[in-house]
Amino acid sequence: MIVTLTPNPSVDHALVIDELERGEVLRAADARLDAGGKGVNVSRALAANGAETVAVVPVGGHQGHLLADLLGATGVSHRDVPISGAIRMNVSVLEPDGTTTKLNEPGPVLSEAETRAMVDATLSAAEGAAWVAVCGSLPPGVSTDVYSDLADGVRARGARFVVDSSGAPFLAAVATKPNLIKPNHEELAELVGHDLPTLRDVLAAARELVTSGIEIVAVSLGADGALLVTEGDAAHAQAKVTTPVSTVGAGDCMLAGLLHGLASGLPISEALVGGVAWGSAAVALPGSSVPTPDDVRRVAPALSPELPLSLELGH
Ligand SMILES: Nc1ncnc2c1ncn2[C@@H]1O[C@H](COP(=O)(O)OP(=O)(O)O)[C@@H](O)[C@H]1O
Ligand SMILES: O=P(O)(O)OC[C@H]1O[C@](O)(COP(=O)(O)O)[C@@H](O)[C@@H]1O
Repeated sequence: MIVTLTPNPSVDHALVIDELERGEVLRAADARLDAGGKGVNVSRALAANGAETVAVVPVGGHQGHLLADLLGATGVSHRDVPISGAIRMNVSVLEPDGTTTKLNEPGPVLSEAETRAMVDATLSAAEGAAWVAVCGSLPPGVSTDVYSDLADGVRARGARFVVDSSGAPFLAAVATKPNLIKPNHEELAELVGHDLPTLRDVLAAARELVTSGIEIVAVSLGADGALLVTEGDAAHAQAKVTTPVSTVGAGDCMLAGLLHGLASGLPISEALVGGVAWGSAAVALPGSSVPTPDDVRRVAPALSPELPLSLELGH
């Protein structure tokens, strides 16, 4: 069982347009709503692939009702923590060449009592779980101290602690030495404080984090696939997507596939290949859609026989 906590969930509103032009009236050719936020997406992807998961979410306002409805429609089991503010709606703008522009709201202010209730709900769901993944930004009012409460509580219940975030909250979370972190290329550069132009640089940065006490560092690298590093191992995998449609949620689906593989006892390189398959399959789908097993079967992920260390990233 994999538990997710999304401290700052959203309803994701994806708009398909021809070309993004500042200051113009742009007519969307298509639009869709999905339950969103990083942990929510991880749980949606797991549920779509038959894996046991529970999503813990603070819920408030009209968008909160909509989120609960959307989650209910996808069959994801969720524990709602009532809050007085309204959760956010995040907009993504999708262009035909696959370019995705994301506009994320800050989210509602959570009181201390609401934050405590969110931690308690997560720790109660963590009883008997294999992994607990805390994913995405923190809403205003939530101190980064929340990560040490969660890390201690999750470990006391015998589960493994996963974090995926960005900026200052991610730095604070990394200080608790999670069992697994999933930065993307930019987030890893933020964590180590310098640019990482090649896979060799990414490997060195991931090794630095492993040496500091994090068991598994999984770095998602967009079209360049993903690199997974542990104390004794490093693996890279990639899958080509001929027509990218939306990258929203791709990182979350990659993390879901990876955790599913690890929870099923796969060796890390095979779990990585699964993660890349789920992430790349998500890129071929609209909005924040998560892939089904059929979608995953359509991509052909490959484990690199040797690490392509000179690969220049993002080209
Ligand atoms: N253009 C793409 N082509 C193929 N796979 C992609 C592409 N963009 C993302 N992916 C897949 O999705 C995963 C997550 O993407 P990434 O953009 O790194 O994450 P995030 O959404 O966290 O920024 C990658 O590891 C890769 O497997
Ligand atoms: O919490 P944050 O960092 O604002 O991100 C939330 C947004 O990220 C998403 O979880 C998508 O994440 P990724 O594209 O990084 O996988 C959206 O569903 C959501 O709107």
